[in-house]
Amino acid sequence: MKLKVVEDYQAMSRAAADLIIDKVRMNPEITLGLATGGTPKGTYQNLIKDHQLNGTSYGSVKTFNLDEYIGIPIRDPNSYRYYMNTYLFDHIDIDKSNTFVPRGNAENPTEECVRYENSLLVHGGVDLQILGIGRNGHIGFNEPGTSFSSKTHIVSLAQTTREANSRYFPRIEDVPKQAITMGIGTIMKSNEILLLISGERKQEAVKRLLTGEVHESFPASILNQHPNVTVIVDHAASALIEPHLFLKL
Ligand SMILES: N[C@@H]1[C@@H](O)[C@H](O)[C@@H](COP(=O)(O)O)O[C@@H]1O
Repeated sequence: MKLKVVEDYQAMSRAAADLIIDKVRMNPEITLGLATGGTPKGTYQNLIKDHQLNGTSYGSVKTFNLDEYIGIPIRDPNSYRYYMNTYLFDHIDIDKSNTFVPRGNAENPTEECVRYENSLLVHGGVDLQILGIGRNGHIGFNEPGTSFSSKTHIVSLAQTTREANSRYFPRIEDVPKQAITMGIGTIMKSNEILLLISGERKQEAVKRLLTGEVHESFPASILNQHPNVTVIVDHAASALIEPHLFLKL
């Protein structure tokens, strides 16, 4: 695991965007795995800025998103499809038919999971996966206890995750109870992973990720066994880590 510690959210977002832009320029047909949540918004803003100023093209890029709520219409501002269109796709030259998000409103969500996993395989898998992390170590919507070998599946969201995400909904009761997420096994198949972590709220998660054991009770811990992971973390999130521990990585 490569660890890059940066000053703050802005610096994390710039460093992440620079890495993604480099990869897209090197391989214009790259398949990106994308995440939602508050963490990658600044990164997406930087990608848009670079596209407008420097013309980096996404014309042949494909994207697969990690997850989507079940039961929320695509046009609902809380759907992850809406998020992706609003914060990235509508502002770059990507062909929307090359952007894939699990269909949370599919008539048969179980079949949708199989279809999504297959579609990812057919397209050759993810080259670079962007990840955020939940305070309980969830990646995508893989909550603690999820099998490390899981494929795309339906999850029941932990109450803590629903509470964390309730800031985007009028009331906590409006936060969906289920979602479709790529599995941990699916995520681990990506050639390369970029994990972004910012803010004081994530301090415990960073500590457990870097110093704890690899165990299904903390899903992100498996990333320690992936051969090509870069973690960009800001000072606020890394405050509980002793500097000498960084050297071990
Ligand atoms: N499904 C998403 C995850 O993909 C995201 O990484 C995480 C952290 O969110 P945030 O970046 O807002 O802290 O929570 C959500 O539940």
